[in-house]
Amino acid sequence: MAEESRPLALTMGDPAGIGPEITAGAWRSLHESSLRFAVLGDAALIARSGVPVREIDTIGQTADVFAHAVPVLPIPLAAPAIAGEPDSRNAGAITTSIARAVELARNGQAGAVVTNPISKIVLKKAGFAYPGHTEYLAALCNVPGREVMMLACPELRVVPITIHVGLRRALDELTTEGIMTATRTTHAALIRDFGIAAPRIAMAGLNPHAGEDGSMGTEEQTIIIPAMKTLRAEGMDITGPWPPDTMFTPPARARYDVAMCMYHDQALIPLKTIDMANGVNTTLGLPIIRTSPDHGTAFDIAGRGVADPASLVAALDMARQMAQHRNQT
Ligand SMILES: NC(=O)c1ccc[n+]([C@@H]2O[C@H](COP(=O)([O-])OP(=O)(O)OC[C@H]3O[C@@H](n4cnc5c(N)ncnc54)[C@H](O)[C@@H]3O)[C@@H](O)[C@H]2O)c1
Ligand SMILES: N[C@H](C(=O)O)[C@H](O)COP(=O)(O)O
Repeated sequence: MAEESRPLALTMGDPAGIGPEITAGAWRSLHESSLRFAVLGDAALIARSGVPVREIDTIGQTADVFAHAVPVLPIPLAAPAIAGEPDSRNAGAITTSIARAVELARNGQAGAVVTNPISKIVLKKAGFAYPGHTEYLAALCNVPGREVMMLACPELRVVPITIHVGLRRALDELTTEGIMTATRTTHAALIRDFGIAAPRIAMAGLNPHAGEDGSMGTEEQTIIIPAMKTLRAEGMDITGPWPPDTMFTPPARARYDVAMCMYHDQALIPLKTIDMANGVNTTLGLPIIRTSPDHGTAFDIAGRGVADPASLVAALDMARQMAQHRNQT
């Protein structure tokens, strides 16, 4: 079966967050469309949002069920899920859901993995060894260190070259080699999974005014520009390093397909400010396709029925589009 017509495997996320209700909302939006997903999680929890739910034995049953009910491959919780009150006893169910979804995508039964939000600190307290999905997925796919995080909305794509590390450590971890590796992975994925024949890449500077010729920091000259020279020699269309404060204005954004950023918030602040509702997080560099909403568990509003499912719908839609592009190449 072609990748794009296989059902998507949707993980449960933290059961005390907004995952269950946005899953129900996404099903309401999509159940009459041709996109189909199965949830790896707790059926009763999703049913609390007033949608019909049916447990299935194999993901292959998704197509028969999806128009009438949310198909669920059951994963039992260890503790009752109370909205807004995360419980580390459920960490095993949360990570099992992710691992099984990856297995389904790797063995070709699912077209892609779409993840509901997890709380990093809840999992860490239970001994989980990874800072987030991104790093865990790379480990599950046996490509640790090759993962690249990209967030996208209709107006912008951004890649943070250093990911889930504190700012001081991010500066220490920023290397010419790291910039080149992340940019090569991004370039290849934009061609293969997004259908952009010749990606235009904008490289952010690190310092104010992109260092202004070394007067406000020298990392542009010592780390970033050497990477750009090598990547240009490989044939990539790369501009920069751009002053980070002006490279996200509308006219600047029109000149590139992706902004390579030096640290997490340099990338994610503009993306989430411009369009948090429709932003999607995707992991590049994996053998499988993975997307996610751009927001987190939102424990502050969980269970109130006010969570917007738009970002999850966008993530499901992007996963399917990526599968379509991948199938054509
Ligand atoms: N993909 C992921 O798994 C992912 C992504 C980001 C954050 N997180 C985790 O989520 C937890 C909470 O993080 P945070 O508070 O920084 O960010 P958050 O995105 O959960 O919440 C930020 C604000 O946005 C609101 N919000 C988020 N999603 C919403 C939605 N769909 N509809 C309406 N309002 C929404 C929240 O109520 C909150 O006020 C953290 O533990 C973090 O690790 C996970
Ligand atoms: N860094 C992401 C964000 O702030 O939106 C988020 O934590 C998701 O990371 P994972 O997909 O690796 O869990």
